[in-house]
Amino acid sequence: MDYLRELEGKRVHDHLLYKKSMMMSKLCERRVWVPGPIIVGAGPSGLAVAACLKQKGVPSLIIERSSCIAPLWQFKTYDRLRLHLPKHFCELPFMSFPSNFPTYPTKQQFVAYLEAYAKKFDIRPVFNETVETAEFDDLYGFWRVRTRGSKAVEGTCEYACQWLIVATGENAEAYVPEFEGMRDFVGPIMHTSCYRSGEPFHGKRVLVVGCGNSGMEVCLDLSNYNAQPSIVVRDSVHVLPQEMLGSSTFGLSMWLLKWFPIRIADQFLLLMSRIKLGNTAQLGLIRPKVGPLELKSLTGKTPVLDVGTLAKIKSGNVKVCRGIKRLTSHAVEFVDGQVDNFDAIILATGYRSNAPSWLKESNMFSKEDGFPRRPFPNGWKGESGLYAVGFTKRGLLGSSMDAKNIAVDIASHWKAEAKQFMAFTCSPLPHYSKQDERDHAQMKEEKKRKICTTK
Ligand SMILES: Cc1cc2nc3c(=O)[nH]c(=O)nc-3n(C[C@H](O)[C@H](O)[C@H](O)COP(=O)(O)OP(=O)(O)OC[C@H]3O[C@@H](n4cnc5c(N)ncnc54)[C@H](O)[C@@H]3O)c2cc1C
Ligand SMILES: NC(=O)C1=CN([C@@H]2O[C@H](COP(=O)(O)OP(=O)(O)OC[C@H]3O[C@@H](n4cnc5c(N)ncnc54)[C@H](OP(=O)(O)O)[C@@H]3O)[C@@H](O)[C@H]2O)C=CC1
Ligand SMILES: O=C(O)C(=O)Cc1c[nH]c2ccccc12
Repeated sequence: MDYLRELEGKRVHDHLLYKKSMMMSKLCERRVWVPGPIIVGAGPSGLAVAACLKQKGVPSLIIERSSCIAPLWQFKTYDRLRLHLPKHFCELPFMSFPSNFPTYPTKQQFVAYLEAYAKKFDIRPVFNETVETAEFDDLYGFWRVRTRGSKAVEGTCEYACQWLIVATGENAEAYVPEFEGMRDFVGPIMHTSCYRSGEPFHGKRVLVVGCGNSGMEVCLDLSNYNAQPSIVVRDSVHVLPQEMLGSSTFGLSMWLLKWFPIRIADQFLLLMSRIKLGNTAQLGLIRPKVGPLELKSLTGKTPVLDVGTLAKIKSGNVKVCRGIKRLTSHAVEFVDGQVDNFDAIILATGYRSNAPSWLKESNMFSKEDGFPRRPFPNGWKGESGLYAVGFTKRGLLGSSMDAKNIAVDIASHWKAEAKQFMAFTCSPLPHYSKQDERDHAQMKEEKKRKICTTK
């Protein structure tokens, strides 16, 4: 923790220095000095880390661009969504799901759980503020986090803090690929984050692009609403049954990985899948050469856990297509030369991290994919008090692991720092008065004197 040692000398002056730099910049309308970490994002990861910190006596502040906690779950997911892993693999630290919840809770139940979680740990995020930039001020040794109000809250704000926790998630922005002729297509084109149910698509020919868990489930939903869905499988995909041998495939995988090498575990899963689902390649769903768990661990690509789509493909209710070549006004041409007419297109093409767009740092986070460069389980910690929670490609379980690690790490510095830190903290910072200006002048004099004596 070299940076902490470096800070010791500066800390006493931080408050004044911070004000000074603010006077110079005049960039923001409000300024707030936050004791403890700032957490960007109030999804499950942000809530988990705030709770873990609280348990260790460390206060924190969550900044969330939306108007509520877990907006991904509340606003950007389809109605029929349920957790696809059993609930005990999805619980956040220190709070189990209610025993009356089913094994695979609905999204409404999951949101209710998260709301109860925030209430239990008295987590009250700042809503409707989007973090536009966050950068470490080398000179003064703290993070500057600039936000812009969205909707209800107007204006800008600059927060300053010693620790910054990135909790903006793997799914921060919908990924919308470009296809030739996309503008010519006359029907609606929407991302799955805007899809709620198949109801408006009754009787319509709908092309679903992408065969991850979202694409597969949206096809099932469309079919249940008597639409005619087709799914684009441009490459290969592992489809596994959600349960096998009376247990969840995920639980069984975890157990297998404890006792066997990953390739043996994969062989077992593939054998059981073959028995339960048959040869998926015959349906156009060719399996990757690498097994599902090894692929997940190498690339983060989640296998599809089948909740009924495969039966719809077998019965011909869902059609499988190859990659898209181009779009025309009413049709799609595929790479194998097939051309079909469609009324609507749903892009189940996944998401991207948005960290590179606002985090002015490139050591910890890759500019290319917006994920921490260090592989799991070591991606949670960077330099200068920077942390990441929820970028493990291991779902909510991964978020909980990160959250616990971060809280232990920050708490180990917090006690030593807190007294000194709090003494010079005021939140929010007042606007600059005559006294501030006198402080500023005095500080400048002191600095000059110091420079003279060291010379
Ligand atoms: C449809 C779907 C189903 C899933 N189901 C499961 C499952 O069953 N089990 C499982 O383990 N995992 C599942 N996952 C994966 C993962 O666990 C979830 O995506 C989970 O929501 C991740 O939590 P998070 O807090 O890391 O990210 P998010 O829930 O995305 O939260 C990030 C928050 O950051 C905010 N934010 C982003 N940028 C900014 C900014 N610049 N300023 C301020 N705020 C910002 C966002 O508004 C958001 O609220 C699922 C994912 C999806 C998409
Ligand atoms: N019930 C649940 O709990 C659910 C969980 N989830 C989770 O949410 C996360 C996101 O899932 P999802 O939204 O499915 O996204 P994914 O990133 O998992 O899948 C995206 C899919 O889109 C395909 N794709 C991307 N670009 C193109 C293109 N240009 N042309 C054709 N296909 C393309 C990808 O193909 P390729 O593989 O070739 O790149 C892939 O099949 C995952 O972790 C998933 O497990 C999602 C839904 C339900
Ligand atoms: O990434 C996801 O979507 C998850 O839900 C968590 C997850 C981690 N490893 C897996 C292996 C199989 C299925 C889901 C997961």
